[in-house]
Amino acid sequence: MTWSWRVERAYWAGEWPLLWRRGWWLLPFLLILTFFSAAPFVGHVINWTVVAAVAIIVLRRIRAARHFDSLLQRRWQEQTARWIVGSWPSLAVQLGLEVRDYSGRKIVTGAGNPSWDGSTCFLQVSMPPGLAREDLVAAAARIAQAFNAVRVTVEGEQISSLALRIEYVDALAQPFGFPLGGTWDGASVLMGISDGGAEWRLPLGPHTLVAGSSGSGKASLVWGLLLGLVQPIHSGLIEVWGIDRKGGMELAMGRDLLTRFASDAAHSVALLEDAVDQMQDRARKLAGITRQHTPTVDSPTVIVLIDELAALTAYETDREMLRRANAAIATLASQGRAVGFIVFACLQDPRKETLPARGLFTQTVGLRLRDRTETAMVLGDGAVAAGALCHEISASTPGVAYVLAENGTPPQRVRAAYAADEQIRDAALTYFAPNPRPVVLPVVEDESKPRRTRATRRTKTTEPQEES
Ligand SMILES: Nc1ncnc2c1ncn2[C@@H]1O[C@H](COP(=O)(O)OP(=O)(O)OP(=O)(O)O)[C@@H](O)[C@H]1O
Repeated sequence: MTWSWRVERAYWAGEWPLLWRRGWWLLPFLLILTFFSAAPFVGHVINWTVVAAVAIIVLRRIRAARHFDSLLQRRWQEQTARWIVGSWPSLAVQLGLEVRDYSGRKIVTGAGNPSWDGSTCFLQVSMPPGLAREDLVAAAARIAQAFNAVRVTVEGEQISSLALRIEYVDALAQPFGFPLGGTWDGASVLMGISDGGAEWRLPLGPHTLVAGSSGSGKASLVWGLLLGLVQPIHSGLIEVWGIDRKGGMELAMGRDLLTRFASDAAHSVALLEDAVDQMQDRARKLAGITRQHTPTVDSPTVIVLIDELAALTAYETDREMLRRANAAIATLASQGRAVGFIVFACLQDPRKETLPARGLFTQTVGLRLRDRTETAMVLGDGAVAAGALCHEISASTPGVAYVLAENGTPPQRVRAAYAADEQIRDAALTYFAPNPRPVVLPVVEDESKPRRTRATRRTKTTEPQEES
């Protein structure tokens, strides 16, 4: 930290009360000595005491200069903790975090000693019987305002072990990127950082639904997934089949990372139905051998990546196409996981009408959404009650989201890394998919000929129309 008067003032503002607490007894001591100043040596004792006190003050200031940052932070933590603990009882009463016992006596929610992790304070709270975790969650925003914090969340599930997490600095406020080609652990993808500043890894396996309003950062989730998987994509252990119903605009930049690609409705549905066929084919082959597919180059994990899912499942004007898309997505999402077919889909409008198979997506990422109702549609009422407030995410922090894992753990607040265009182009150039294949449209059925089954229609192709 560079020196400034502001820093100096902050130092002395913390130093004087500390010196006073430790050295107040010196004043009466010196005062008493002055009564005996006529006695031999007493004058010397007074002088040397004053000199020693000044020397201590100066030496402490010199020593503090070596670790000014941590010293000032520690002082700030101590002052803030005292303030939090001191103002908690009246705040708890004002927020109604109290109950009355049978004799009419008030029992107020108590607070323990705060502990710190950087600029985040953890305050243990003990709630009296009759109050619930939800009461604390409901009061979190007002507690944050009362304590001048950027956010307050409730940690812990059991009423007996709840703590308030009071954040004074938002670890997710600043955008960041990741270097390309990080290590792939075979089970999850490094997507960004979580609230506490730790890595956020998205498990690969559950079908994932990403929902967010326009401009909320869905693209950073799409590219986070692709860039996090560049190694297995390039080695052929993972294939990504991309559908971009925004006319191919989004995925075009990293197209070479995709094994298959479709942008119009007909090719998108053909790609989905092909995925269903291959999934069922693989399921037949694995039946009786294993219950969980292990990816190999000959039998890779297939990720069906869909940007703007609603264009396929709701906005498509061809009703037959709509029906086929919904059927294929529901089949993939209900049967694909064990045989290595995973759906990762993004959409803006999370209503049930836009995605009938919403319940089959077991891992959900809620970016900024329009209102509480939308948040509840994406993450569920329980997650909203637990503090996942997608509708309160600021428009100035695209990529910030709440993730609901399939194992039922409380929603996690995260921010996705930002992938620059240059990085996406580099990735596509260096880590291209080794075995790209076009999407071939099934031949249009001639009504004059006898009808064939759907399976035959898909496999028999004459003069195929490709989208490669
Ligand atoms: N993780 C991120 N960190 C920082 N900035 C981001 C992040 N993600 C997106 N942005 C910024 O926000 C803008 C909008 O993001 P993005 O295009 O991903 O939104 P979107 O949800 O895909 O919107 P739409 O649905 O309208 O395409 C981007 O231009 C980018 O500058």
